[in-house]
Amino acid sequence: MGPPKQIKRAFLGFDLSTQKLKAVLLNCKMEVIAAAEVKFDTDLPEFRTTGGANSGTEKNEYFVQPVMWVKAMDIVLDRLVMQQADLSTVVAISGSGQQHGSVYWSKHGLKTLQSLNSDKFLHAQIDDSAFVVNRTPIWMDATTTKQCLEMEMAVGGKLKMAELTGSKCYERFTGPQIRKIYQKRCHAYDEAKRISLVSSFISSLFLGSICPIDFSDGSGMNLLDIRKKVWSQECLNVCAPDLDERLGPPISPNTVVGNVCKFFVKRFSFSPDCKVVASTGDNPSALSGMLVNEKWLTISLGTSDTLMMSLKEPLNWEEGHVLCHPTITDQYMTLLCFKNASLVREGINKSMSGGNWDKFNEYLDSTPRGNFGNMAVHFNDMEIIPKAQGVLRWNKDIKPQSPEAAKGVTKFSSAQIEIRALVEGQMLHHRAVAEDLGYRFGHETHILVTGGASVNKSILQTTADVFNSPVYTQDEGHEAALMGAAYRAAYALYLEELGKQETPLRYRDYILSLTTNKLNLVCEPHKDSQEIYAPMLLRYREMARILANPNE
Ligand SMILES: Nc1ncnc2c1ncn2[C@@H]1O[C@H](COP(=O)(O)OP(=O)(O)O)[C@@H](O)[C@H]1O
Ligand SMILES: O=C(CO)[C@@H](O)[C@H](O)COP(=O)(O)O
Repeated sequence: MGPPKQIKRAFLGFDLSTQKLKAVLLNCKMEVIAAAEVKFDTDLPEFRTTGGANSGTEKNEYFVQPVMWVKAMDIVLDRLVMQQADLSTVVAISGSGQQHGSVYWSKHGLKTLQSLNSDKFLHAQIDDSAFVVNRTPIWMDATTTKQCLEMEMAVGGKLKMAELTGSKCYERFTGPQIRKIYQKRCHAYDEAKRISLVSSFISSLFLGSICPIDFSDGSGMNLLDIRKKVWSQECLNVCAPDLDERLGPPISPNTVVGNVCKFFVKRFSFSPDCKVVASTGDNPSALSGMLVNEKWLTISLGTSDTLMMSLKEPLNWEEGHVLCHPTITDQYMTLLCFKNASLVREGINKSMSGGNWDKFNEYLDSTPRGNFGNMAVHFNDMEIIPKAQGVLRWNKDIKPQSPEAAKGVTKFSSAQIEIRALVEGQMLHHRAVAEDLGYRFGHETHILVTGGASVNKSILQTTADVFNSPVYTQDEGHEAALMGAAYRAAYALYLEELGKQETPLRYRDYILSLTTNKLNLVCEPHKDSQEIYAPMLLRYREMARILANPNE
């Protein structure tokens, strides 16, 4: 077999998500010509991550060592080269990064980034000394409640914060995380010359200098005025001193930020003309990769489960997030993120079906919808919405207001029932939260699913039933966040090459002019879905309320 066929111009996308770094190379028809990934837990065991993260000594503390991401970049590029991918044909690169995580560059790190030696690995140069914080907080961290309250209070309350930045303060958002570092490790903050998000960190590596933060991922910081698309001075002031210098001005996600630096030209044969495009957050990137219009509800079943929709005007939500749209830059998107997702499914799969997804599915499929009245809520980690922790199981006999309700039952009678209770409980949770914020679901709703668990048809069938809506997947075989990164690279280059005279095609029209978005209808809801799940939604709400109010 000869080397993979390449049509001259290729586009390279990366997704630096929670558990892996993935890369995809597309030809000019947006067809995949090479792909590679590096799984942190197994490919980089020296960093001792579980599910891509390290847990700290503080309750709800999660971090990673940023050098792990640098090392993963060395390996993923080598893996592409080992597939004989011709990187000299790449004309544009962009990335997708897990949202909210932050990287704190030292003076030495900035200097190193600008003078990379192509004879050495990246991680041999951008090592621990490049960062002033070597246990860098990621999105799973929830240790900043104090900083959230301080920031909200200083701007005039939760609602004011939400109106300005698209979200009330959430523990994992970068602003409260930066404030915690400023308060607890003031030397590190003083020495941090620049602060990147995970997304802008990827583009910075390729640029060989700091790439600005794009305003779509920047909307996940509680620092950006989402209407004006500039940092809110009010939020910066209440977060940490001289923060604007460390962040640099935000840019459109469609920006070509420069050419790839010499290191990549010499070491991997990239063309010196190859463009680096701003990277964005993995959820905005997934929306970019889904190529559907605003009528679709999109769901990512990655480490976190997320629900996303495009939005013409920003909403004033008390919970959930409104972000600047990644591709239609005068519009917005909604985002709901659920933390107890794949890792909880994985845990139950391990304990109930020996870690075998086929067996997990066999068990799930062998139980009826509604699970004989057995339900479970699994918030192993502090959930984001509602803010609640614990596990609660109810059988059909438990009455919501009864003394048994808070305790529930300790376990169910079979692995089959446990598994259905978990998956139904997760989907009921997602639907209830979305409905409480005003979403409406039914046959007219179409759901497009991506992310690691989207290969699981039994989970998708439960999703279709609980949401009472048909569920589709894309034909790609690669996740939307990753594809979205390469698509955005292609679109930003198209805008740049078109120049200012002509009216450009919109992102979706442009990408669909190169490729088709083949969607597969995977599951339709059963006819009795509404009848079964409407009463379960009411019971679920009470279970979640109990977990959110443990002292009542
Ligand atoms: N067949 C499957 N059924 C259910 N879940 C799966 C299956 N295969 C993979 N997953 C889940 O996908 C998750 C990883 O999803 P992915 O989107 O790659 O994560 P991330 O982008 O957050 O790193 C894993 O935690 C795993 O539990
Ligand atoms: O915190 C959020 C979104 O607000 C998470 O969705 C992260 O962006 C991580 O994404 P995955 O690795 O689960 O895709």
